[in-house]
Amino acid sequence: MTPADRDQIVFHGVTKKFGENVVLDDLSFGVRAGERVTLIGPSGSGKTTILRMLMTLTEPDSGTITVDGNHLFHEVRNGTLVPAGEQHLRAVRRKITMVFQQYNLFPNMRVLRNITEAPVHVLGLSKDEAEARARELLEMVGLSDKLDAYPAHLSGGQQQRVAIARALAIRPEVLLLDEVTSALDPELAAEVLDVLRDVARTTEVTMLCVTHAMKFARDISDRVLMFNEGRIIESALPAELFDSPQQERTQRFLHSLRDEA
Ligand SMILES: Nc1ncnc2c1ncn2[C@@H]1O[C@H](COP(=O)(O)OP(=O)(O)OP(=O)(O)O)[C@@H](O)[C@H]1O
Repeated sequence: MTPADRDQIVFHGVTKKFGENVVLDDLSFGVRAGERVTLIGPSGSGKTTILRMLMTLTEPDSGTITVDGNHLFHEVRNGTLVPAGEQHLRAVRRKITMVFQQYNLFPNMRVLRNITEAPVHVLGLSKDEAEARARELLEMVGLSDKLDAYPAHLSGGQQQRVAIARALAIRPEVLLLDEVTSALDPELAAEVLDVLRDVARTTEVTMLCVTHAMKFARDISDRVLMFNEGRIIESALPAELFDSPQQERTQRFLHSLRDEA
């Protein structure tokens, strides 16, 4: 799983403990620009922690994480790692965005404004430019008729589609998706996954996706990484990993998902 020089995202020797709980264990891997990578594995195996580190929401205890060669964390005195300075991170923050399980829309803003906030404040677009972009994105996620609605008046699936439009509004190079359909019933989840299939088909954004939606993972992924206890125990093309997993732990995990379904 050694990262290559050309990789856009590189984790090198990353370890993270919460108390005695080793969440990431000397983890190294890389993701190429434009690659779609799905992270699977049992609950607590460290998948969300990886995405949170890319957003500098969680610090590693040791190791390095780079995006296009920029270090996300640096060491302070006693060896502790903290997020690199804001100035240094600004370029990275414009490239990476995350969609969470719980949508996290601004409840007091209408849909259109939810989407235009970041382009205006992060990218410095004019209000008109940001609105034009937001309307395009709302069309892409099938919600052109909801631009004046408040989030509370939308279904969970519609809110999640707004969250995806909002994430894409900054024209990210990297899109992180953290169990974005886990809170939705199957029909609404399917609508959200269809939107993400479109995103995968029509853009070149790098996607790191934590999901239990295996058919979706099979459709969009270039590679699937199976995590267990903070390590990658198997990395393969989706057809290989799902149809003939090599590790007994992967087989057991995939069986448990089929039993759930
Ligand atoms: N802030 C925190 N404080 C203490 N423990 C934490 C914290 N954040 C995460 N953990 C623990 O770290 C472990 C890994 O969590 P993580 O969310 O990365 O796993 P995951 O593979 O994404 O699992 P899930 O599928 O349940 O989301 C879990 O045992 C979790 O309880």
